[in-house]
Amino acid sequence: MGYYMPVMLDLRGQKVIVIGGGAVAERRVLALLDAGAEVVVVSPSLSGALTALAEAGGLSWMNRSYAPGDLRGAFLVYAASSNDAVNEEVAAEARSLGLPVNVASRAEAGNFITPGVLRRGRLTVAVSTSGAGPSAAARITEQLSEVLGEEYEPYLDFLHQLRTEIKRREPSAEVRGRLLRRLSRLDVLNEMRQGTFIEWTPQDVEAWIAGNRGD
Ligand SMILES: C[C@@]1(CC(=O)O)c2cc3[nH]c(cc4nc(cc5[nH]c(cc(n2)[C@H]1CCC(=O)O)[C@@](C)(CC(=O)O)[C@@H]5CCC(=O)O)C(CC(=O)O)=C4CCC(=O)O)c(CCC(=O)O)c3CC(=O)O
Ligand SMILES: NC(=O)C1=CN([C@@H]2O[C@H](COP(=O)(O)OP(=O)(O)OC[C@H]3O[C@@H](n4cnc5c(N)ncnc54)[C@H](O)[C@@H]3O)[C@@H](O)[C@H]2O)C=CC1
Repeated sequence: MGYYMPVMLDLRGQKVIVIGGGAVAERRVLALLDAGAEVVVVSPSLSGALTALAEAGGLSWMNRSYAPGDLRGAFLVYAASSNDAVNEEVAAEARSLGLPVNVASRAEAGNFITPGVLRRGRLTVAVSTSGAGPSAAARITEQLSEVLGEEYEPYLDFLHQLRTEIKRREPSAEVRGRLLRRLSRLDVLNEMRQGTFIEWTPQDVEAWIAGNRGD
């Protein structure tokens, strides 16, 4: 039954249309803005947080009900109104335009669903039950947040920094591969968790690369 394909989308600068302006739309919009999307909300009413965002210019608000044609130019579509028939119409228009669409009232009417999300800097964990139990997805996400602590954020920044440096300096694919494998075995995550990690200087990075190039 696990037929959904997980993907990580780069939405920076992409137009995303959200139909509806209630509690569910608000969750979608906040996540979309975090992802750098250009958000357009079509709805005759907006939640408090969405009203504040519209006033501050953080999103475009079309203050009316959905009408056919609203989806033109979108990269992604969310049908999150409280009117199930309208959500189905939105899904039909999206499909006719070949656009991916999420339907809050009936997952099967759309072709992607929204997972529970946990972020630790560069780490993103998405949890889906394939629509079987949204509350269970929320609970599992919560449990994972206890296991995957705040230390993952600096840890991944550290890995990113070293990996970038290794790729910049090492012309040999074989040596790069060896260094990157050794990098993943360092005990840095534990040190960060225990607060004993000492920031590497550029000299430390250089010395580690020099000392680990050989087999
Ligand atoms: C298909 C999907 C929609 C999509 O893709 O948009 C979907 C669909 C539906 N949810 C419904 C109800 C609830 N959803 C939640 C909560 C969340 N729902 C989320 C995702 C998804 N929900 C997608 C599948 C995810 C997966 O694969 O598991 C989370 C994880 C992410 C998010 O929404 O941000 C978020 C947790 C946020 C957090 O972390 O807090 C709660 C609990 C609560 O609000 O506390 C309830 C009430 C209790 C209950 O009913 O279980 C209903 C019935 C509506 C009705 O008829 O009234 C439908 C419709 C249907 O079942 O088709
Ligand atoms: N995916 C999920 O996690 C969940 C999904 N749902 C589903 O999502 C739907 C929306 O839930 P909430 O946001 O809590 O409802 P809500 O009542 O807070 O908001 C509904 C919004 O839809 C707008 N709307 C109504 N008719 C419209 C139209 N013709 N065109 C454009 N906008 C229109 C309203 O103005 C309002 O802003 C629910 O009806 C339910 O089917 C509900 C709970 C969780």
